[in-house]
Amino acid sequence: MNIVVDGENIQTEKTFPVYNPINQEWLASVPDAGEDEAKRAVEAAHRAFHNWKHTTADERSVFLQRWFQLIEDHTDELAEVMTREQGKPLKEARGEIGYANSYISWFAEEAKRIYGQTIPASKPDKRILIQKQPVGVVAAITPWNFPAAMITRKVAPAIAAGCTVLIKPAEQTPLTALRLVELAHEAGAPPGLINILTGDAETISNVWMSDSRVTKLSFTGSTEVGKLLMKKSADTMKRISLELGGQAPFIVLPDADLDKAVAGAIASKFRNAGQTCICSNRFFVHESIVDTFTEKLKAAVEALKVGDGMDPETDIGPLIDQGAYEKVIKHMEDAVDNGAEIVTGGAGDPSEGSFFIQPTILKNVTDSMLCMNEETFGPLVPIASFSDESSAIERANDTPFGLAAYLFTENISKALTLSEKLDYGIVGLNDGSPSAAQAPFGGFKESGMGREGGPQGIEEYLETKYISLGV
Ligand SMILES: NC(=O)C1=CN([C@@H]2O[C@H](COP(=O)(O)OP(=O)(O)OC[C@H]3O[C@@H](n4cnc5c(N)ncnc54)[C@H](O)[C@@H]3O)[C@@H](O)[C@H]2O)C=CC1
Ligand SMILES: O=C(O)[C@H](O)CS(=O)(=O)O
Repeated sequence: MNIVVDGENIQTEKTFPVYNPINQEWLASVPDAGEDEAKRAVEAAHRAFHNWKHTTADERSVFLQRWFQLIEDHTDELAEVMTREQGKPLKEARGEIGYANSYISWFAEEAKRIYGQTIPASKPDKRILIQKQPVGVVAAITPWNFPAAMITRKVAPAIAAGCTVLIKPAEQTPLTALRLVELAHEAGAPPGLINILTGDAETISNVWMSDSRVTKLSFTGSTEVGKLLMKKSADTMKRISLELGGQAPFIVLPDADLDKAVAGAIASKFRNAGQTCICSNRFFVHESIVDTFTEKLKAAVEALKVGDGMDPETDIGPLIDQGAYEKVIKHMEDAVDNGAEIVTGGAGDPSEGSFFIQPTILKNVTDSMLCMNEETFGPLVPIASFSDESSAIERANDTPFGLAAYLFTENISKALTLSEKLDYGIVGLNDGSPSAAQAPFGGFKESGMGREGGPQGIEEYLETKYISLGV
C-alpha cells in the first residue's frame, strides 16, 4: 500500500507492519513516513487549497458524489480489509462502510447550503454582509476503532467547505483509510486535495501542529492525546475539533419497557466488542427491576457469538490489542475483588496473541470500582442499582466525561426532563444506537469540543466574515 501526497503514490525506505488482531497474522507493511513527507504534504495541501477554495459548491458536491458511488461499489472489499485489520465482524464492517459513506452523501448536499446573511445595519449608510469561507488546510488524526467512518466524518465536511486535508490514520488500522483515499483519487481528487500519511504519530503531527499553514486540527481518539494536541494547537492558533473519550451511563427507570432496554443495552454495549466512545460503560437500573433486567440481559448476552469477524455468525470479535485486553480484565478483576458477582462471561482467552473476551455481566457493582470510573472499552456490563431518579442522574453526571448517555423510560415527561438534566452531548432515549450523519455528534466536558455531522458539522471547517459596506 502507498501513502498519497500531492496526488502521487509514495513509498518510504522504512515501513511498519499491520497485523490481524485475531491471530497476529501479518497483513501488509505500510510506509513509515516522517518529517520530510509530513512537510511535503503541507506544501501540497496548501498549494491545492488556493485552487480548491475557488471551486463552486456544485463542483465539490459532484466530487463527493463520485467518491460516494465508488465506496458504495467497493463495500465488500473495504469491509473485508477493515475486518482483517480491526477485527470487527464483517456484518459490522459493512455497516460501518455504509455509515462512513452516509457522511459523504450528507456533506455532498450540505456543500450547497453554506449560506451567508445580510443583517439590518444600525446606520442608513451601511450594509452588513455575512460570508462563510473555508478554514484552510485541515489535519485529521483518527483512531483505530472506526477506520472508515472517522475518516469520512472529517474529510467529507472539510472538502465540502472548500478545504484541503492531511490525514494520519491510526497505526493499527491504516489499510482501510489508504484504500478510501485511493478511491477518492479514482473519483477525481485533484493533487493535494487529500493527502494521507502513515507513520509515527508524534513525528508527523509535530510537523503539522507547528506549521501555521495548517489552520485546523480535527482529532478523534483518547482524551489524553486530545489534550496534548490542544496544547500544541495554541502556538499557531489552530481551530480545533476534538472527539474524545466517553463513559456513558445507561439508566433504566422502573417503568421502562425492559425488552427495549435489553435491546438498547446490547446495541450500545457490544458494537465493535465495546470499543466505541459512546458505548454504555455504567449501568444504573432501578432496584425494583434490576433482577428481571439482569436475567433478560443475561439471556441476550449468552446468545452472542464470539469469534473470527470473517465468520458471518460472529457478533463479537477480538479486542484490538494486548493493552485493550488487559484493561478489560483489570476492570473485571477489580470489580470481583471488591464484591461484584459475575452473572455470565468472565473469561478471556489468555493464549498468546489472542484478545478475545467473553461478553460479561457483573452485578452488585459499586461506584468506587474501576469499571464505574474509567472507560473500559470492552464487552463488560457493570450493573449498579438505584432507588431514586435524582440520585441516578447525579451519579450518571459524576464523571469528567460527557459524550453519550442512555435513558429508558416509557414516561414522556420523565424522558424529557431527565434527558435535559444529563450533562451529555448525545442522549439515546429508548435508543441504543443514536449515531447518524444527520445528527451533530460530540461531547461536553472532557469528551471534546465541536460537532461532527448534522447541519453543525460543516461549521467546523468554515470561518465567518462580515463585510461592512458603506453606501
Ligand atoms: N469521541 C469519539 O468519537 C471517539 C473517541 N475515541 C477514544 O479514543 C480512545 C481509543 O482510540 P485510540 O486510537 O487508542 O486513541 P489514541 O488517542 O491513542 O489514538 C488516536 C489517534 O491519535 C494518534 N496519536 C496517538 N498519540 C499521539 C500523539 N502523541 N500525537 C499525535 N497523535 C497521536 C494515533 O496514532 C491515532 O491516529 C478511547 O479513549 C476512545 O474513547 C475513539 C474513537 C472515537
Ligand atoms: O469512534 C467512535 O466510537 C464513534 O465516534 C462512535 S460512532 O460515531 O461510530 O457511533
